[in-house]
Amino acid sequence: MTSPDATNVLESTQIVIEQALRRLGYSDSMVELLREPMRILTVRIPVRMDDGTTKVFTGYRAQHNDAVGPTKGGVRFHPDVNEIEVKALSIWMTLKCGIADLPYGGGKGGVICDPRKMSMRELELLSRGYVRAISQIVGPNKDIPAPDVMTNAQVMAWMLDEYSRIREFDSPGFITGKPLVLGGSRGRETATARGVAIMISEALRMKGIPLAGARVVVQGFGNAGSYLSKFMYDAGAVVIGISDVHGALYNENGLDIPDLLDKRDSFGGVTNLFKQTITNEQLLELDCDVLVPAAIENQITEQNAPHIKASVIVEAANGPTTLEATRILTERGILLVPDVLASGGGVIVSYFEWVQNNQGYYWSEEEVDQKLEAMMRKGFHQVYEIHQTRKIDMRLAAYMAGVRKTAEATRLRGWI
Ligand SMILES: NC(=O)C1=CN([C@@H]2O[C@H](COP(=O)(O)OP(=O)(O)OC[C@H]3O[C@@H](n4cnc5c(N)ncnc54)[C@H](O)[C@@H]3O)[C@@H](O)[C@H]2O)C=CC1
Ligand SMILES: O=C(O)CCC(=O)C(=O)O
Repeated sequence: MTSPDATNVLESTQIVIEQALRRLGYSDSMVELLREPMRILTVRIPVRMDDGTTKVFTGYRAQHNDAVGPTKGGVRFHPDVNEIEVKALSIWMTLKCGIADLPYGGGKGGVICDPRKMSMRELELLSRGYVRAISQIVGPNKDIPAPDVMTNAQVMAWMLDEYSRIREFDSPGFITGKPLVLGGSRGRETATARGVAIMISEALRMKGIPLAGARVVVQGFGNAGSYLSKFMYDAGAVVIGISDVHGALYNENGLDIPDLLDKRDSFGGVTNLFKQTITNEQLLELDCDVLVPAAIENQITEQNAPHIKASVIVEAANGPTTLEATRILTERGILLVPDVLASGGGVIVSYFEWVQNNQGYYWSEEEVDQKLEAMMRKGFHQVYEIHQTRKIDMRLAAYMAGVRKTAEATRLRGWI
């Protein structure tokens, strides 16, 4: 089945959620409840800009379902943020937490803004204003924010400080992805990429392709894409293409990833420094073994899916592939590791951060990485087995694995 608007990420998610719940034997009312977040707050945030004017920003916080526990998920600062996207992102967080068996439901936030055009002072005021606006519905045992597109540890630090002022107590478990000195976890900054790297190794194993020497293409060179490129480079894979919002770089013999990491700006931009570039569209169709979309939604569609040459696609980004493209890729025998499985490393280490904050005892990076690896591999095999035994695509298999915990908690609480 295809959605009326293939690029509407909420409608696409609702289609697969319904398919997953039906296969698990849940009722119409469970489908009706879980197809939308239980709560979404829209906020208006006035910020005194550097030029003396006041600009009013719009933001959102969506909480999908809290039957399992507090809701959890990142905050995105981006010009294209909208209510539909935030709702879908909160549902995906439920699925990620479900696959990893975390004691959370899904949440997500976003503010319509362009941090690339704002000063540090303006960004700080916006981050603080957003927390003031959502403070009634968030908290260490209610809903726990984290970084996402164009937000980082510094933004988390401002948000934590604002929350501590409002609540008059220091509560590091209010937010994750913080700087280490404010109670952050070792390994959180690289966690999403590390998780994706583990998924690549599992997927390549299924395809019988060695990681060393595998040709990898990564779309997006921000938190997820840049660290992933480095992990691939260090593992002996050949990263032949990378990209950012400005364009893409390609070298069939492999790009100098450490050099690109040195040159990239704080928003994951680097290709603007080079003359010889290709487009993002060309990048996605390069001849390679592994393709990793690590930027934004709706990049792989029914238009380009027939031309993709990768054997394995591992979705670091949320929602990079439409449903119709998923069908085409699956029919073509390409192994697709879907976002709600592949990008779970971030929220898994966020959970570790929250646990460490609650117990006041902090783990070594090796401990974090080992625990992350075990959980990611377990998630992969759980989803892969459902995919094989039920003969369904990897996305539907991941949704079945991911939604079960929330549906069961909802039923046992007697809500449905
Ligand atoms: N940061 C995290 O912990 C997690 C991130 N994700 C997902 O990974 C994706 C990337 O997130 P981050 O790396 O954190 O963001 P980021 O803001 O650090 O980097 C985004 C990258 O994508 C590029 N980009 C933006 N628009 C583009 C376009 N139209 N075409 C090509 N490239 C474009 C940017 O130039 C930048 O290199 C998002 O979908 C995000 O939701 C998923 C799980 C956790
Ligand atoms: O670390 C977290 O809590 C959430 C990360 C996130 O927003 C995501 O996985 O999309």
